[in-house]
Amino acid sequence: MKLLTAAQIREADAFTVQEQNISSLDLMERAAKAFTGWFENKFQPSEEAFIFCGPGNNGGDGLAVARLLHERKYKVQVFIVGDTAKASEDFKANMERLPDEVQPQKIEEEKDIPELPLIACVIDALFGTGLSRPLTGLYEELVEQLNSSGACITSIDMPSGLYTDSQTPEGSTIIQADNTVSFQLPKQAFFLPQHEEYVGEWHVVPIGLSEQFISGVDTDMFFTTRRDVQHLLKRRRKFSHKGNYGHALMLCGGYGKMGAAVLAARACLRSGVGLLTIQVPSAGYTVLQTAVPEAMTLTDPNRKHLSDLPEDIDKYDVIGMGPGIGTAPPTKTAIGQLLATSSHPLVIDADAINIIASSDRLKEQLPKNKVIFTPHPKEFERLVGKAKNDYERLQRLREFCQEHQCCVTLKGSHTAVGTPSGKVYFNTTGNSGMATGGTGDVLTGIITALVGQQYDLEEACILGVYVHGLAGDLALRTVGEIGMTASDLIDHLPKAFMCLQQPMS
Ligand SMILES: NC(=O)C1=CN([C@@H]2O[C@H](COP(=O)(O)OP(=O)(O)OC[C@H]3O[C@@H](n4cnc5c(N)ncnc54)[C@H](O)[C@@H]3O)[C@@H](O)[C@H]2O)[C@@H](O)CC1
Ligand SMILES: Nc1ncnc2c1ncn2[C@@H]1O[C@H](COP(=O)(O)OP(=O)(O)O)[C@@H](O)[C@H]1O
Ligand SMILES: [K+]
Repeated sequence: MKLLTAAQIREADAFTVQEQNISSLDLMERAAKAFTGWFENKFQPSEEAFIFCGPGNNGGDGLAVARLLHERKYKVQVFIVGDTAKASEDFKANMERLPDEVQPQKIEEEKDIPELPLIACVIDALFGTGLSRPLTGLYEELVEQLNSSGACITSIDMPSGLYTDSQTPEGSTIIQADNTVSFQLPKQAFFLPQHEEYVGEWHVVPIGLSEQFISGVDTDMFFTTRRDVQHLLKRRRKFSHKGNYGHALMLCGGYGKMGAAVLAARACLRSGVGLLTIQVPSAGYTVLQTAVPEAMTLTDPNRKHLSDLPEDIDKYDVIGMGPGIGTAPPTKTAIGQLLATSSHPLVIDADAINIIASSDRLKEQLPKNKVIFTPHPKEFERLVGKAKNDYERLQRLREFCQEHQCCVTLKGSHTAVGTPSGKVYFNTTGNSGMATGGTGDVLTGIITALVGQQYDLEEACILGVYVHGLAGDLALRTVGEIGMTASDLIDHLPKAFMCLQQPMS
């Protein structure tokens, strides 16, 4: 699904109003109803809602929500900040529509900011996607007071003060929402770790924006939903055999880190690969043969670390490498040799990334349109350098992918998949139970298996990252966040693939 910029959202509004022959006030009413529906599911009418409205359409939404909640027997108090004479037309129309019982109070100076009860329910309707500069003056003061009040804050569309699709200037005051309820589509800002404390949990409510506009609009930012990945899944043919699903080679493991090889290998096998050969340092032979009997095990001449490549390397369809391998000089040489000679698609993780990151020569040798990197943020930083903020990091992601014509899965809560054409796909599955050692090795195994099955690199990343997170979400139901391990993800991979095979209702 596409992520739109604030400017594109404005265009979508205008297009929708034309196409559906409705007024912008009708669209605001839809938005307010959609928000109110979400709110009713979350909060009881016994909770008094304190609604803070700015002078634009976000404030207009706040006023409409106040009316709708009042009709549904919620107690509401409305506060208006800003010059209402200059307010948007739809704001003014919603002021007119307020019932007598809901009379807004104006906040014109600091002393007008209300003292909130200890556990207050606040609706933030100060600014949405129209925010064009940092909050100052009374807005800033109000937001600071709301943030320190301990209130449970729900933001309409955007946390006020946060820019929708670009870096908010450093030091700006921004609402720290517990929940953000956004219209039609999530906003780019929601996917960046630096915004966690502002956005809180985000939710999307549909408001019937024009499908035609959204499908035609040009963007290079996407978020991945089940609908997007489900059609990617390849069917297994009745008369197929193991030779049809790829032979993967994995170069993983080191002394004390054979577990990484086991996890990657198991995940690879649980992701549909036809055959798996894994090469480990010789100390790992018994471990691998015992823990992963389905895989064929080759041993490196070195006992403790990777130092050599298999002889008949050409026969494999994909090579996955990195988990647990370390950065010993012979390992660096072997990786260099592989890059120089191999024509395989390569899935490069962990220390294999670190080895390449440390050498400009190796970076130059990267074959085009053959490589997937799966770094966590630290490994990514080693590869491309330090970024000042998450937007700069995303920019580096695109540039790196374009320069090297490769795919990168920049891992995190919303893993960002960068593609050779400079597109970015944010993942929407997964949970913080997955923040534990070895879950990245599992992802390497999954993506390696998918590339082995002839998914193209971009599809393998998008699908692999999605199914990895889905396995985590399924594991969450049985083991919870705290007790979750990487092995739990592997155990839930079959179910995750099965979920994707079921038609959506
Ligand atoms: N399709 C949608 O997403 C819909 C959006 N609607 C609402 O409309 C909002 C966007 O409304 P607007 O474009 O009117 O924008 P906002 O309500 O976000 O605010 C813009 C107004 O505030 C001013 N302003 C911007 N930054 C300021 C600052 N730092 N200090 C003081 N004033 C500032 C602007 O000059 C403008 O007058 C959305 O976020 C959403 O809540 C709905 O009403 C209808 C449908
Ligand atoms: N808070 C989180 N929410 C969702 N997914 C997460 C979270 N934390 C980590 N993950 C996922 O877990 C994996 C961790 O990978 P990585 O850091 O490489 O671990 P390791 O090297 O120990 O295997 C990544 O796929 C990442 O997206
Ligand atoms: K808001």
